[in-house]
Amino acid sequence: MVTAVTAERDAVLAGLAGTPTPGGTPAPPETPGPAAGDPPVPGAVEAVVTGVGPAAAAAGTAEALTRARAEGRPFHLVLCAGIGGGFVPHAPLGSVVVASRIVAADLGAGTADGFVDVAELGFGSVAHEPPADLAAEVALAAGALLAPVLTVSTVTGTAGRAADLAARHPGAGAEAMEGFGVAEAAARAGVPVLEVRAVSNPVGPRDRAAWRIPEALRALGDACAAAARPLFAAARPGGGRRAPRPGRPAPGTPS
Ligand SMILES: O=C(O)c1cccc(C(=O)CC[C@H]2O[C@@H](n3cnc4c(=O)[nH]cnc43)[C@H](O)[C@@H]2O)c1
Repeated sequence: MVTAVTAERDAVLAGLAGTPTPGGTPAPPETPGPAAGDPPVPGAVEAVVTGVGPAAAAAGTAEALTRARAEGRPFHLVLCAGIGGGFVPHAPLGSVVVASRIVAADLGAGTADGFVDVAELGFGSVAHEPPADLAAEVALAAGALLAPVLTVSTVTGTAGRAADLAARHPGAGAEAMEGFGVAEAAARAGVPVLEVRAVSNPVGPRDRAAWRIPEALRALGDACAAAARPLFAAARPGGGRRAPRPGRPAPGTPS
């Protein structure tokens, strides 16, 4: 699990452990945490705090993945999580967005005709695709919007740039600064990636005083508590191909 700062890490770990996010809502007992047979919490999770921005996020994620593999305990899922800016009106303050795509939104060149991304320039790709079924399952469990999350190196601070991003990425839910870096590292290691963002501020004119960070951190923790089960199942070896839980027959099993 990768975050930019320690406050985000603590919120996610509290949620995954099924404990109340500091100042937040205790998760109801039937929803959080792993089921019998799932790995323990939080020992099954390595939390990596990388610092802000895609480069730091890529370096920190790559280092953790490489070390884990060298030590014979490879990871099976990378979760990039934190707060982010929400695109109005899809993602209001305090809501949560699960990435359907993780898009490098300002990796490219400015031209007389506007921004051209590196894929259009012929240099690789500007998007990573989380496993669609898993992203949808996590979004459903968390009560989150499933939508593209943009990665930017510069926080949007004007209405003009917000409108430009929204026009170039219809349906975008959120922007943040680490997802694409984390996803690049995960892709090179062959490990699936998810991104979850809780909205602390609208994408638009800069008003740092209006950021609602504590509320977003609570929403992030609550979302991770609600989605802990599919997240832990996917993080097991063979992730996503889940064994039926005791007492719950596999689909299609005669009763
Ligand atoms: O000051 C604090 O207590 C605090 C606690 C948690 C996180 C922070 C951050 O400032 C983290 C920076 C982080 O936030 C993401 N972010 C949030 N809003 C936006 C946005 O509108 N556009 C881009 N990124 C955003 C980003 O991923 C940064 O890493 C402070």
